[in-house]
Amino acid sequence: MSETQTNGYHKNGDKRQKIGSEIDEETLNSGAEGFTAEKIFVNNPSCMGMTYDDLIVMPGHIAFPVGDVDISSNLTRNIRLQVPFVSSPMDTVTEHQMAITMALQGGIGIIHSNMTAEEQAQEVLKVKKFKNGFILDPMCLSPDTTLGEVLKRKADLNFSSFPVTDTGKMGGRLIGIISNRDSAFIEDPNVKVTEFMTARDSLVVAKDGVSLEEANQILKESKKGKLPVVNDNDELVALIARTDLQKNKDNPRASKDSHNKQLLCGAAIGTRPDDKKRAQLLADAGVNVIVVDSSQGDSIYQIEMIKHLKAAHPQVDVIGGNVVTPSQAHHLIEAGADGLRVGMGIGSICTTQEVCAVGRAQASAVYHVAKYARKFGIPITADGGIQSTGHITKALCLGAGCVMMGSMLAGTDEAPGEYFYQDGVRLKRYRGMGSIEAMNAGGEKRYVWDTAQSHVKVAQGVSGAVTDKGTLRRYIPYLMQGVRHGLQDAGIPSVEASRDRLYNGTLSIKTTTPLSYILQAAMGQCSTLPSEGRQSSRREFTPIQNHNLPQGRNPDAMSDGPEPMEEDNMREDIPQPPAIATRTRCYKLNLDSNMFPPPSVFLGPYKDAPPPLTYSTSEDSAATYSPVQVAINTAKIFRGITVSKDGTILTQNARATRSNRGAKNKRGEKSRQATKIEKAKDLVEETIATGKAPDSDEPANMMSLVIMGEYDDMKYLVRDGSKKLREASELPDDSLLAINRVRDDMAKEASSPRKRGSPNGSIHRGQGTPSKSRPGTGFASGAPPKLKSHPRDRPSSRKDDKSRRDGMDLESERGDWGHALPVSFSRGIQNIWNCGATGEETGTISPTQVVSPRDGKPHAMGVHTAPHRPVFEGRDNHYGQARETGVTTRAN
Ligand SMILES: NC(=O)C1=CN([C@@H]2O[C@H](COP(=O)(O)OP(=O)(O)OC[C@H]3O[C@@H](n4cnc5c(N)ncnc54)[C@H](O)[C@@H]3O)[C@@H](O)[C@H]2O)C=CC1
Ligand SMILES: O=c1[nH]c(=O)c2[nH+]cn([C@@H]3O[C@H](COP(=O)(O)O)[C@@H](O)[C@H]3O)c2[nH]1
Ligand SMILES: [K+]
Repeated sequence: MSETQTNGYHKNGDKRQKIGSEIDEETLNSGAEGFTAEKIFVNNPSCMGMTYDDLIVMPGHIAFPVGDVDISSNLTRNIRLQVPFVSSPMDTVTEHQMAITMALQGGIGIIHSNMTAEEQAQEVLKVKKFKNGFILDPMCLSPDTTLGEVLKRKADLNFSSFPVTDTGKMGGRLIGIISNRDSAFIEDPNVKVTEFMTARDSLVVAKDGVSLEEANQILKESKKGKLPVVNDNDELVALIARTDLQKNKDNPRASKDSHNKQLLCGAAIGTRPDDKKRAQLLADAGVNVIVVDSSQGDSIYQIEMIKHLKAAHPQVDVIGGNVVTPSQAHHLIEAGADGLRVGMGIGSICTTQEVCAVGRAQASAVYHVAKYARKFGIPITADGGIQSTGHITKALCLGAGCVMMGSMLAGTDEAPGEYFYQDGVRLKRYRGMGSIEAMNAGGEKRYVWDTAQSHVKVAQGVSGAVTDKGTLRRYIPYLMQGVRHGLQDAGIPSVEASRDRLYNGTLSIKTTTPLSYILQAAMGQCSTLPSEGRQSSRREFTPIQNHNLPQGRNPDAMSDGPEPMEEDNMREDIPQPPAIATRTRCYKLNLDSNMFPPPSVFLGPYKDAPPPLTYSTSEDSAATYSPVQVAINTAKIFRGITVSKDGTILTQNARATRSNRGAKNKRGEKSRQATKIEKAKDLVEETIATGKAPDSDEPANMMSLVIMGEYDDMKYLVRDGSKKLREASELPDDSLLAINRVRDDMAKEASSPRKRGSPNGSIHRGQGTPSKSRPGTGFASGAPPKLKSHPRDRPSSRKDDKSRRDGMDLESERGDWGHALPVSFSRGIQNIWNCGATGEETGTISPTQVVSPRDGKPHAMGVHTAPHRPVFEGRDNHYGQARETGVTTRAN
């Protein structure tokens, strides 16, 4: 001690240790640093199974930048992906478009098998044939299509141009192109396209074999929007869209075959004898990996199938599954599987654990199977139950090579199906492959095959909807970056390194939920309820009733909600799947990120600021425009901040206006809002006058404005604001969408969740709401309850309340807002900001359109193409799942 004393470590009688080069053993072993996986999963006296939410990874030492985190990992023995993400073989998740984009982003898609073998092989072929920037299956017209039919297709598909070929199909001889300009002045709907198309002799075309750069150059010089590619016989082989070019920069991460440079693609098959033929067609189409798809993979049928596949198609890797135990894994590895899929009954749409009482908590399943399979060099894919980037990180840290996702991806543009609206929320359908709906659509045979009581359908999944996430091209980079941050925080530079640390006991994990607290208590390690990372307590539940879901724009694409089981198909003793099951996702936007691309103008928001909105009045998707983005959210100005174009927060407007506030305050608020509206008006005027985006030389030939209002108090502002803007801009009415929610209705709705399911809820059309709108623009309300004064808004607490200062801390938004804000608020916004989502490589659709009440013409909404960093942070809400009780998921 005398040494410490002399060195000054001993002060006021307080004995202090000198810092050594290592943390002392005693502290290390106390649990203060968390626990090893071994301790949690193996020395597990309470025999408890762990879900992702039960665990949290302890931070490590960061010795590298986040960009250096290497997330590449193996899917199978032979396939390595730069990005360890796999899309589920489900009919609401993966068809060619999803598979193409997944592969371009460095992951892989597994084409579902709820279609004929031929169709599935075609889907694989589309992925294999994919050429960046080339639309290989454009919608074509035949010469005798009428104008009326063209307009209908345009409205349905939101394409602006169609090639005309002699056969009306791809591969036919090119005879012209229809664009918006061609049809603009024709009145008679019975006129044939040949009368008004731009005919072949005046078309600029490219020859088959043209490179993307060359095509780009031709488009630039010709100032055309579309470039048809023809072969020597003048037959159409591809179409190149100018608007797609920018999006189609080569992706260095893309998952490609090393031999032929084609994108990697997977496909699922079942275990029936027929599936051998299916596998043959898939192999012929060039599939790289076949997933043998069963909920319980350890069966003689699957073992036989794997053996067959390995013998018949040695060039194709085989993923067996699903399994959740080492002994199941053993059988499939022995049969020759190159990879395993792990997860049973934990998918968001699963009811397997309820219906069949068999399954396993996913973190436990991943840990145990990965650890066993590793001995044989077999990677595993953690399938199902991924709800956030955090779950991905956890899965990887627990030994998974890749993660497979369904619900996370089902709401993206690339997933099959059309968007539709419910309560103002833009949704896509998502359903379990074992749901009644999916079975009716083709999966039925899987369940009834070879069973004595083949008339009994036992659903093992449910259907519902997921909210719009926009395009994968932005979503995947966001997920990737989230995972990189997670690994960095844990001090792990790569997936491989995480593996080492998992097995050498240097990865620290801690349990987090009350149930796992029992486990810790049993281990004698924990004396108080843990509070770190309590994900479960952060969930909000968003009931969206399953029936009553409005139709998507393409009613044929999917059936109209789950069909009730026929009486004689029902067995009373089998629990029916819950009628309600859906999950929604809220985004917390990160205003700190430099998310606003230069031409955007942001006025107002705020906590959940929408990313730049872009509404184009340009009907020609080929027209060059630089969108100007203006969003005014009068409703939130009262708690708002003003964000400059580069994303810096300029002012914060902290004073609240509520009807219960003094009239003086209210007036002040109104004038502040009026100022913002004035500013917006100036911008509109400036843009219109100069034809340029504010502070930019970019041409800007469009503009529309979105005004959202949530409260009675703001009604006038919304109304007056929209009026002013309209006057200033002479915009047509339909370019102003006003959503005016009335507080009392919101309160009612929020207090009776069921009401949300009613399709016509309470829609309050603001001034300038299109009087006639297509499905998809009818925003309905679904909004926060009446506000009581939140501490944040009380002047006294203003100074020290951090959330008040930065105005955007979701986590601190509990209290009166707790339920309402993240869900309803961001819902409204999400609606709007995702409206502009448009087509993909294949030049497809923007499902949202407004028809002008004046001329009945569709008014397409464009999307800006300026790259910007992902700005959303996913948060899941999970509703209606019995396993939320935490009982059924905890079989270990
Ligand atoms: N991961 C999960 O937890 C779950 C996934 N699902 C998904 O639902 C879909 C259907 O899954 P399953 O019901 O497992 O389909 P499956 O086709 O593997 O099994 C259905 C029934 O048919 C039987 N069967 C299969 N091949 C057979 C053969 N050759 N001879 C005799 N009987 C045979 C099975 O034993 C089972 O009873 C899959 O897409 C699966 O991924 C369904 C439930 C849970
Ligand atoms: O119990 C189930 N009943 C079903 O009908 C069903 N359909 C799919 N799956 C599995 O769930 C996975 C996707 O799960 P997530 O939506 O959580 O990503 C998928 O990858 C599948 O493993 C089902 N499980
Ligand atoms: K979908």
